[in-house]
Amino acid sequence: MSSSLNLLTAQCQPQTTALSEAELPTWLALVPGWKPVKYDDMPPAIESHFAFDNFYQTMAFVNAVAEIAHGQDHHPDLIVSFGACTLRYSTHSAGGLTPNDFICAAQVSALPEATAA
Ligand SMILES: C[C@H](O)[C@H](O)[C@H]1CNC2=NC(N)=NC(=O)C2=N1
Repeated sequence: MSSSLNLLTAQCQPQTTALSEAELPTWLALVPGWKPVKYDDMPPAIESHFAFDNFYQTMAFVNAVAEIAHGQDHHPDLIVSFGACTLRYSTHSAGGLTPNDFICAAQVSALPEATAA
C-alpha cells in the first residue's frame, strides 16, 4: 500500500488502524529525517527536529505546520524554542502510528519554510 501512496498529495483518513512493527521500516524509509520514538505521554510516534536562524523563521514554520494540521485534521505535538522546533506525530485514536502520521511528516518536510535555516 505504501508504495502506491503519494504522501505529498495524500489526504489523511479519519478511520485508520495502527501499523505493525513489521510495516514501520517501509514507511520510515519514505520520510528521511524522521525517527521512531516512544514517550510515556503519547502512543509510539515519529519525531523530527528543524533548526532556524531566529524566532520569526521558527514561527513561520510553525504556522505552515498548523495549516497542514488544519487541512489534514491531524495534529502534531510541538516543542517550539527560539531557533528550533521539534515535531512528533502519532495517531491518538489508533494508539500508534498510522499512514496519517507519515503523510503529515512528508508534507512538513516538503515545506519551503522547513529549509529556511
Ligand atoms: C475528530 C478529529 O478528527 C480527531 O480528534 C482527530 C484530530 N487530530 C488528530 N491528530 C492526531 N495526531 N491524532 C488523532 O487521532 C487525531 N484525531
